[in-house]
Amino acid sequence: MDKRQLWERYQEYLYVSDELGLMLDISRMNFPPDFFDRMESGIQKAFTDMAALEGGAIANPDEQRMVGHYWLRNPSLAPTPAIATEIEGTLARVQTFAAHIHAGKVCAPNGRPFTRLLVVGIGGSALGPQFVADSLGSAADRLKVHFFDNTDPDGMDRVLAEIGPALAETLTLVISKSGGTKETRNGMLEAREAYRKAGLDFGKYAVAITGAGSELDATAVAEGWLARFPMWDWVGGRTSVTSAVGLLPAALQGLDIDGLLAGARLCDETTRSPIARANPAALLALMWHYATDGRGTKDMVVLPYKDRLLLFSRYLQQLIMESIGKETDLDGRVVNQGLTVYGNKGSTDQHAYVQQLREGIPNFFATFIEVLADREGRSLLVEPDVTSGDYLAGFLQGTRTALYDNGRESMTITVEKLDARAVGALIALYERAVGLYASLVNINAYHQPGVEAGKKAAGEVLALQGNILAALRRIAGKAFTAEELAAELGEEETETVFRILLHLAANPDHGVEMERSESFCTGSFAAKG
Ligand SMILES: O=P(O)(O)OC[C@H]1O[C@](O)(CO)[C@@H](O)[C@@H]1O
Repeated sequence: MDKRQLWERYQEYLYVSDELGLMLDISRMNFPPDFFDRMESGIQKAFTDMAALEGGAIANPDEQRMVGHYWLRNPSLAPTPAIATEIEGTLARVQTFAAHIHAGKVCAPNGRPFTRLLVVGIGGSALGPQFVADSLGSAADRLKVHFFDNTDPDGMDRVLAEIGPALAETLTLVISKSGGTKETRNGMLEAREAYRKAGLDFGKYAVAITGAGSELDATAVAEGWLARFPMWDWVGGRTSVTSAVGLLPAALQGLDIDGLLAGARLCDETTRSPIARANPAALLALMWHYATDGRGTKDMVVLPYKDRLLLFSRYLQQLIMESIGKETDLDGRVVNQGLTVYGNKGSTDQHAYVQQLREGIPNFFATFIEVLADREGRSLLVEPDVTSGDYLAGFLQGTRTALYDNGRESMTITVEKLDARAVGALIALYERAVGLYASLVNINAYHQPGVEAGKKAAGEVLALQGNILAALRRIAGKAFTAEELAAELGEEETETVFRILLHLAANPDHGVEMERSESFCTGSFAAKG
């Protein structure tokens, strides 16, 4: 296509919403002229499925659950008055609690106002809050936010070291829908221990967001935590950012949660349009289908040209890959669906992997995300009539063109400025695109059966570790190779035994030592006497 034709194609396919302050350009995706006609019945079915979902249908059949994240921004859509009341009541409590913390009405036991927030969670109970915190945070934040989002001891030590003596004015928010996720439980226990060591009573600093009656809920009740906020079974972890999961940390940080909800609500309204060409979520879903043959044959590279959107690709990775990556479809057929997402930020990536994107294996399509307003106020001229932001915008256009000229397709989402409304709109846009795409490819986007396999296997590894330690201690001082120990335990998984032993010997916690032999794998292990 020559430049003139590209300009015409750009004008023909540019989606613009003044209300949302958002544009979507799909002109650099090479779908054929009859593409929308061919996909019309599929996307109409997806709209029908989405309307049923929003109306309270059991849209997650495996878990027999409703899928209600859209009600969170518009409770009047909730299928029962009780649900609407729960949503409204929780939002009011989030706002009041944050106001009390900011005003010092709820303060640290030393009488000082809370100045920091430690959020403990993982997956959907961390990624949304992290994305919102990083995209909207500033030096003016009411509380400085930290995260434990893993069970990595060193990672937690680093965060605690950063907090330092300010732990005495740190509110800790433990988020887990199920209330039984081990990484989060461990984070909570590590945080509790840090408070104990500092002579502080954890319960007076702790808040839980979890399902009623969960293990975490029971702990919070038993220990008299400061407050508890609900998570409902009709909100999925990866779509929970507009529930208390995302709103409470954001409100505590001092961010504009009304703006976030308003942006999401407006985007929901816009993306309910049954006209695909006028619906940016449908356009995204259709482009994903076009680019990947509806089978995930190409990766989605998300390239936001804005530092504040750095965590967006990480957030989208869970939202999209946990939703779309499924072994079977809704009819039980093995389909091994998926849509791989990765990305970082431009123009930084220009100096990292854009080389491969432009010249290497053409197994991806790109989504550029552009923010028109560079910063608050005016910018320095780094050259005559050129600002740093002009460079950022120039690099985006340059990379888009360089990719296209070499046969690499891309879409571009443009927002006018990056405020809470825009972040809310981006979240809602992708939530709906995922739902529509799942309908197009006939899968359940709202369960995650695959995650359970890894959790179960990890449980088995820890049980085996217990048996290994018991055996070593029974015969303290005697050294075993992994093979000998496996035979002693009647365990076929010698490799797992060996790897557990290696980890035990590398840490001082369990008193296990390794003696190396000529061949690394026949080294022997003993419990110190
Ligand atoms: O909020 P929870 O129950 O601790 O779960 C955390 C995450 O674990 C998963 O269940 C599986 O990874 C995610 O779907 C979820 O966001």
